[in-house]
Amino acid sequence: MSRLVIEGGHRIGGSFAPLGNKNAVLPMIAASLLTDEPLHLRNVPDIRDVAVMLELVESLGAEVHRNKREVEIRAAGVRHTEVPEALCRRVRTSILLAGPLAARHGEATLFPPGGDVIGRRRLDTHFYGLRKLGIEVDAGERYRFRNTGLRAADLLLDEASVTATENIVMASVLAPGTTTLYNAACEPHVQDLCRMLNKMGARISNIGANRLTIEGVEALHGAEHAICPDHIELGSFAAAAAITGGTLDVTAPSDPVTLRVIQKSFDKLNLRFVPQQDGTVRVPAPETLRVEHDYGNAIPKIEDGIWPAFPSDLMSVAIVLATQAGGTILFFEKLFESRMYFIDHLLGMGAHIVQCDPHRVVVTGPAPLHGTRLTSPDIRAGMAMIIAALCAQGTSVIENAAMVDRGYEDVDGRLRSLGAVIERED
Ligand SMILES: CC(=O)N[C@H]1[C@@H](OP(=O)(O)OP(=O)(O)OC[C@H]2O[C@@H](n3ccc(=O)[nH]c3=O)[C@H](O)[C@@H]2O)O[C@H](CO)[C@@H](O)[C@@H]1O
Ligand SMILES: C=C(OP(=O)(O)O)C(=O)O
Repeated sequence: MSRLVIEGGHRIGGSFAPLGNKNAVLPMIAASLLTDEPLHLRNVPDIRDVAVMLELVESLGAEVHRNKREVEIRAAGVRHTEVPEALCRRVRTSILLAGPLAARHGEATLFPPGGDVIGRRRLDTHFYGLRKLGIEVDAGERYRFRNTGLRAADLLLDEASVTATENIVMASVLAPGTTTLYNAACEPHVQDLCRMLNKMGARISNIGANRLTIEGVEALHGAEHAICPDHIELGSFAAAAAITGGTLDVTAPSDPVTLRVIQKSFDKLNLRFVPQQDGTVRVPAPETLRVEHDYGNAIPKIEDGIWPAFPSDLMSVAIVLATQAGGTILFFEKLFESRMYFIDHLLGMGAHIVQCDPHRVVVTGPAPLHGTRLTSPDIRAGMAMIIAALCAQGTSVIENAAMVDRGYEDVDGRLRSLGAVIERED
């Protein structure tokens, strides 16, 4: 198991390009099963979850060719519809094979998916949507999906689940008639998947809204698509720079709307994205990180939610940032019940945080952090710990670096090129 050894106190700064969005590329790999023709993906990050998803489609008979950040998948040879249990359990997005396999190949057998352990991860919304589209679901120890005659439907999701929306959309693109999906998730990665499906011949309208309309088509064809930049990676590296007093120049940043969504909450800690004339975005070294109080000097709050609220996947990073910002701020994690528990590690480093309940913490800064031994429980807490270690006094060791590798390509190499003193030990 590899670990990261980080000497704190070095400034992170320079030119940085976020790679392709993890949570966009993973469903796109599942979508490759919707056609016999090649799907050519560009800007594919070299992360562990991508490797597992590619292994998953290969295990079903798809051909995969990879050349650095370019991947071509041809699913003409798909013969199996039972997905290997061990691979299913390694990633959350294994469940996204259900929609495409059942819609195009008639059936699918899967096992419970893996993914971050950050609270309950429901599948009820997936099952509801697939059933409404004519896919029978038998969910016991293994999950069996059987296409009993795909048909369009009028759906109202009980929650705007990201992966459920993706699964349902991928099945509905081949369902004859018009499907309406109310309360759909509309995160940037959901939008990017829909755009790519349209390039493959799907007819999805209202992309970006929470009511999608899908006109079913008989067949999809091959396409080429460049994955959108990962806004979670961008936010994470911006926080690493700001907390260490460095300036980051972000080339190939996320689109302006996505940046605005993140900015709304980062504003509260005085971290700014400044668009430049050449299309890049500068994250200037803040004079000081400080909490911007609400009207009347009231304590402000950063809360996550469904898009366009602040992304849950940036909450851990924002909490670390707040430990170094002057003032007091409340964090309200509304989506997951267990994401906040990693703060015990920050307390061990000297942070001033009060955990009110599983969903809320109050952070008062700045509190000097000191290096220590940490273990990464999930992708984003792992990245948050790296950021804490970068600004801490002394050396930190972060065990279970593989967790971070699920979502960030070569995190140590890329931070080192920006000035970090960080080594990997196997
Ligand atoms: C592979 C992938 O894309 N993973 C992302 C996806 O996971 P995933 O698709 O698993 O997450 P969901 O959107 O299904 O749900 C996340 C959590 O939010 C709760 N919930 C969701 C919607 C809602 O309206 N109300 C509500 O309470 C759910 O009960 C659950 O606890 O979305 C999450 C939320 O953005 C991200 O953290 C994950 O990184
Ligand atoms: C929670 C995440 O991923 P997953 O849903 O794949 O576990 C994440 O990307 O932070």
